[in-house]
Amino acid sequence: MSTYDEDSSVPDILKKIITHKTQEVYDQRQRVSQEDVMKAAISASPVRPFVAAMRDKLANNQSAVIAEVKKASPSKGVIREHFVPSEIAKSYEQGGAACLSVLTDENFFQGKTEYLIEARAACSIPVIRKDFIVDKYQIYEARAMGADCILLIVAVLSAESLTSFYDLAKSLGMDVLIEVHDADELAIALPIGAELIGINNRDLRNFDTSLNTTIDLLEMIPEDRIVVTESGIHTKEDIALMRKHNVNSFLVGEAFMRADEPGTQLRNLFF
Ligand SMILES: O=C(O)c1ccccc1NCC(=O)[C@H](O)[C@H](O)COP(=O)(O)O
Repeated sequence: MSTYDEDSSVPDILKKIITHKTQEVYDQRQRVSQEDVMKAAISASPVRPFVAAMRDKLANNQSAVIAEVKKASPSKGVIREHFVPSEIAKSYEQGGAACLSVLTDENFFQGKTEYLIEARAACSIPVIRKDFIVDKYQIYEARAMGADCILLIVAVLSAESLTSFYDLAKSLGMDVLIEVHDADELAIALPIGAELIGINNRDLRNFDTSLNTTIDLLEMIPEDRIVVTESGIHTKEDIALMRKHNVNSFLVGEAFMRADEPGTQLRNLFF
């Protein structure tokens, strides 16, 4: 058993996901060498600037919404039966999304690499690869599939890995959303220097969401960072509460995915 398995501060669902992901990456490395993935990353389509798209919205006094393309999740099971990533991406862009988030994890979220490729091809806004990154290989893979940004989760990475993964993503031209759940994780995330700090409102021990998670951490975050509140945003009241605390960047999945027309729901809630 590794130190990580014994670490009781890491929720069981994350341990399960990371154990599975580590094996997946090992298997994938046998199929496609890192050298070939690096070559594909270097010849991928040009990066769409993710942070700049967020800043543009904020500069116009609008919410910067990262709209999630997500079929299912561990907490909610299947969220959307009629799941056509290209249609969803177009709808989100028309609804005013700054950026997209596309789940590529297959085992726990029913995502796919192809979903990111299809969604990105159907719109002109930047896309984050939403997955559980445990290995540099996945960062090259992200760029190779067209991702403009990656997610790094502090709860599952050492400070050393976070820094080197962040540097690698930036060297490939991508932006990075660093995700935290509490003050200890935030203290690790801030020195890395990422412009985007995601605060996940979902407690992964019981899947409850509380927007106080975001509110409680705000005073620790310098003003030059963009705080993205993630998970559990469902109503205009939720959005108003965040805005009252000067948080105007959001990552939203379920509230859009359950609507017939996700982009219309985005526009109705945010604009
Ligand atoms: O959502 C889950 O069940 C989950 C479980 C384990 C790790 C991560 C998980 N969620 C990922 C996310 O960050 C959400 O998809 C994202 O913040 C959007 O949340 P929501 O608007 O509540 O769908």
